[in-house]
Amino acid sequence: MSLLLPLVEIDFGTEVEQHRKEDRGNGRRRRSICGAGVAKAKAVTFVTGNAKKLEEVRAILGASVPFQSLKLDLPELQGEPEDISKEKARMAASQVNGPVLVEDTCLCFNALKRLTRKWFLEKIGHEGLNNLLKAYEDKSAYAMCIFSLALGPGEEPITFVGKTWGKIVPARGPTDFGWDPVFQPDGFEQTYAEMPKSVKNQISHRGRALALVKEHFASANYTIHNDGSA
Ligand SMILES: O=c1nc[nH]c2c1ncn2[C@H]1C[C@H](O)[C@@H](COP(=O)(O)OP(=O)(O)OP(=O)(O)O)O1
Ligand SMILES: [Mg+2]
Repeated sequence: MSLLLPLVEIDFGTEVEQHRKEDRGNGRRRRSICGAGVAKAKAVTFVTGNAKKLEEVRAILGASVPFQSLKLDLPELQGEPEDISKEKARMAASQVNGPVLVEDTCLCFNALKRLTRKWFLEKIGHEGLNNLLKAYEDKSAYAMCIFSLALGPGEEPITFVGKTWGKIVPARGPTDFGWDPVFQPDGFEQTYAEMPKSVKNQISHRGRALALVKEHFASANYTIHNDGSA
């Protein structure tokens, strides 16, 4: 895999779902990547285990950044958000053996000193997130998304941060994506979950971070050649 200038031979808007399969045949561990179009993959691979994230990334990036997606559950690391995102990119780049884009998202509560930990939503749900702030007047929070681009294994990831400020409210709206029902962005009467996707994508932490990713790709003029190693 190599990255060359100037921009030629790029598959804009390629949205190839790759599924990495691991199986053990004859006692030997074998890895294969299958899926339509993989052989001519020439794009950055967006790695995530979250289908809703992928849906938004697709809608926001459109054809502006050539990417394909790979569903891979990377380990849930703990630590500072930027470090987590970079480490995810390093792990993804070595697994994909090519250029990758990953992101890590968190919801930070000001009253709790911007504490961010991964398991709150899963363990205590929307009501629990509200209860965490019961003792505090300050219900303000921000949603933060940190994308990391690693151009290949061993390459230092570049990060792109997007933040959207708002407050934590009792859940309103569809419950199909994380903490969307309890986050009401500043300047809006609706929670993320209640607003049309197109509005969320315009103002969201993810939309803001991806605007920086788009700018980066526009100015970097990458051409991504795949030598078949991925
Ligand atoms: O826009 C969002 N609106 C509401 N909730 C969201 C959003 N974006 C992420 N989330 C949730 C998913 C997970 O509970 C946590 C972030 O964890 P995070 O590790 O970044 O996501 P994940 O494990 O689902 O996917 P990935 O494979 O990309 O790591 O916040
Ligand atoms: Mg994760």
